[in-house]
Amino acid sequence: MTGKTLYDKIWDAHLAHEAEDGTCLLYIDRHLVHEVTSPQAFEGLRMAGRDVHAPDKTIAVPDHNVPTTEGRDDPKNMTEDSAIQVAALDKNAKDFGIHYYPVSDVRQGIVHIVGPEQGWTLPGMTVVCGDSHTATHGAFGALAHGIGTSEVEHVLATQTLIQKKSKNMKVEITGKLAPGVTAKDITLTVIGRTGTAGGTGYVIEYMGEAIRSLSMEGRMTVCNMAIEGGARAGIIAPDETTFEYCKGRPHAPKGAQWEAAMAWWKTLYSDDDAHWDEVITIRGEDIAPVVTWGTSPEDVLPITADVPAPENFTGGKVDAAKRSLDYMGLTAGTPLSQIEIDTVFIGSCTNGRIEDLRAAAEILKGKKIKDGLRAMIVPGSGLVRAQAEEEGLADIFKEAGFEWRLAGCSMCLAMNPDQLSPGERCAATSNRNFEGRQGRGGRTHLMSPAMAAAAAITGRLTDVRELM
Ligand SMILES: CC(C)[C@H](C(=O)O)[C@@H](O)C(=O)O
Ligand code: SF4
Repeated sequence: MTGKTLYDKIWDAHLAHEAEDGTCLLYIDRHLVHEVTSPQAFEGLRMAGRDVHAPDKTIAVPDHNVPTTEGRDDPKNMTEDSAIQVAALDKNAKDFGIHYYPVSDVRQGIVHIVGPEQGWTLPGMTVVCGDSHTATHGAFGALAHGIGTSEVEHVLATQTLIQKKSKNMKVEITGKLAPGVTAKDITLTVIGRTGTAGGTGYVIEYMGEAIRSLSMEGRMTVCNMAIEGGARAGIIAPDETTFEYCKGRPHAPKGAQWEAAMAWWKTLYSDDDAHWDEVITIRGEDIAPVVTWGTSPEDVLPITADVPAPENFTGGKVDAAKRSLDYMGLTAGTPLSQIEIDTVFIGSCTNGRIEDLRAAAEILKGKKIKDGLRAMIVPGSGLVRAQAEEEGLADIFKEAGFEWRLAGCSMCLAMNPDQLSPGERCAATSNRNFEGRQGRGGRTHLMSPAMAAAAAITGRLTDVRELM
């Protein structure tokens, strides 16, 4: 018998039923909920006269629609649609008795940052959320799936999810990262290699020395973007770094329960003789600080490269590249490091954690952002914000000329007041550069927090290594 992958192990431990056609019912340990994909699901429960099956395993927080400026609990500061969604979550959380972090709570923030921070996300769990970036939680060695609204209703009602087993892909990042290269560069480089469809049908396990050396924050950044590579989930085996992060979190097990949990968590790794359907290996030393130039996360190149020419691609990608360059207002052959920007956004569930803010502060310390630039730092949670203030990072940002905001999804997507205007160009630490993602006509270049900080200083896409 061959061994099992980490994905196989968690899958087997949660399998409640398997039908003849391979359709399975998985038990769900944690259900995270935000205001965008839950209103209809709760409405469905109401209409059917059902309760939430496991309210103690269901955690809700508003994040996508909330403004990130003071006075945001006043519905007048939101669009009507946003105010309706946030009010619905307030009411649903109360009516159904689930855990809730309203905007007035210091623990409020982006759902994928709040879950781990509060110890809701733990190794070996199945975690779902009506949000594609649920993949983030895989960093803990949890099986974390983004689901749709009808599935949200199904999980609320039954605490199970209907799934088919995915295939296993191993992405190994060997060796060490060079200075200036971060988790964001790893995850973008992987997508550059596999393409946005390369992970389709797979759960990706990230491994190798370079992954092992990452903090939990970095591992979350890597797994967060598994979905942008098309994968059903991303996962990293838990180790001492994971256990250390989890220990003492408000909802992590304590005492004898901690010991019992550790006994299971220590079995959570892929066996040496496990079967992999696909293996990708990248040398950590070969990864450079990267930026995206187009309108797909796979449109990624080292900052030292030039804007590519459509003719350099093949098949459908030729037209896609033409369209991307047109939308992005770029000309083939321009050095990426000469592209001027109008805005810098540091935040999101990809890069809105304390380590991300520390990395940005390291570059910004004692410096000023380029005149006329709009720049904002949006911590991923109220607790990240408080920690950054305590560490003096907020002062560095404010002195440099950044706006220091309240927690939320903010300029990662145009569902709240933080948006780009048509034609505005942004250095962003988020995960999607689709057309209109940050506002109609807005142009997004994805990169790491250190790279975004460097761009803020020079006013153009910049190789962070020049400022180190
Ligand atoms: C609004 C939500 C459903 C969406 C997602 O699923 O990812 C959002 O978080 C995003 O990043 O585009
Ligand atoms: S920060 Fe961006 S990617 Fe993350 S959940 Fe919010 S909108 Fe989605």
